[in-house]
Amino acid sequence: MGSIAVDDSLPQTGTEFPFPIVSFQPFLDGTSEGKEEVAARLYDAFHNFGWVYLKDFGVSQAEIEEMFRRSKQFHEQPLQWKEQFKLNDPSVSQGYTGDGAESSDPLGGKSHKECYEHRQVNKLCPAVGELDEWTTWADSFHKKLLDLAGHVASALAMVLGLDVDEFRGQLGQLDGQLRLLHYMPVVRKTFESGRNFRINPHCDYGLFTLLFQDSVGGLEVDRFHDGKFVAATPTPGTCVINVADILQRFSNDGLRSTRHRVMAPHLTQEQLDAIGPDGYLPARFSTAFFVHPRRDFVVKPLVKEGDQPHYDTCVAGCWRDAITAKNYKLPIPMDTPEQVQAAKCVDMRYKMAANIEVKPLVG
Ligand SMILES: O=C(O)CCC(=O)C(=O)O
Ligand SMILES: [Fe+2]
Repeated sequence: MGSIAVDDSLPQTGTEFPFPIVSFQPFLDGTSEGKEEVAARLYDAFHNFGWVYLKDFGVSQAEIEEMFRRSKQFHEQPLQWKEQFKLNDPSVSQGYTGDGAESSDPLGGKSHKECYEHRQVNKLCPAVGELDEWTTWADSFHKKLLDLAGHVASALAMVLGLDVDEFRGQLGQLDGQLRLLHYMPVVRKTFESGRNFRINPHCDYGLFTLLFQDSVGGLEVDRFHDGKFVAATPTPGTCVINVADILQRFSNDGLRSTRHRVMAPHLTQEQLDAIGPDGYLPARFSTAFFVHPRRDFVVKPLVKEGDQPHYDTCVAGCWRDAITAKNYKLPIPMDTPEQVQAAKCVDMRYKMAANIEVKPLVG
């Protein structure tokens, strides 16, 4: 096959791919054999498949269903009510973001989604007692995922061959951002032209992300950052681990950030005919838990002997604020030398992302 422009491939949904499913239970059981076994499976998954599904991770199916019920409950509220919580400060990173308001597409594409993000900060969230104690639930689910994230961080340290205690000490208290996403029903042909997505191709920008999806589908992964997306089929009882930019930078590409997007769900011809070109694709719900290190963690690539650093050093909190501000169209903080340096690194990140978008596909 000759070269084709990446734009032509955008409506195409990838083929299904047999990503490995790793049970996290032996790690949670806490024996050193169990931990080593899980780390070895994760190593194999990341290196041979580029991505991994996790099962038996200590969050029950009932808790996941309750999370989706709560997300639906929030998003069903009138737009005006949700907009009182509009996310407006990158250093807070909590609140509501409406349809199309956030995009990390370097070519200005549109992501058709809305989301509410929760960080256990007493700002821009429903009042205690409102929506059936909604915030109390969000705080406790956030805490549950943060505990899991601590174990996943330790497992990833083992995957990288690092001393777990030293690595966890460097990361400090992890900071989670619970993002409840709603992809509203969209006219089917929306995704067939221009740069329209449910979520544009991107890499997450913390350490790693735990991602839960409902049964609708549409999540796709570009394992090798070459524009060849494969479908990440919803699998009950699992979440996935997306390696994110800080871990890629810190490990000097020892682990690769997961490039992913959400497109139209994969439907049978019969389902497509029933919808018709002007009909609506079904809504989709997913939940991401973005995991960041302490704000003053210095992201300096760990360079192996004989290698060079692949990235400039930056401070994690400044990196996070700069990308959040850029994606949510807020002013990028530039008051300190660390903020200026992070903004430079972020600028480079978007140039690299744009380069992938315009690069012709070969093969
Ligand atoms: O909805 C999904 O499955 C992916 C969400 C995502 O990539 C994100 O919020 O960063
Ligand atoms: Fe993402």
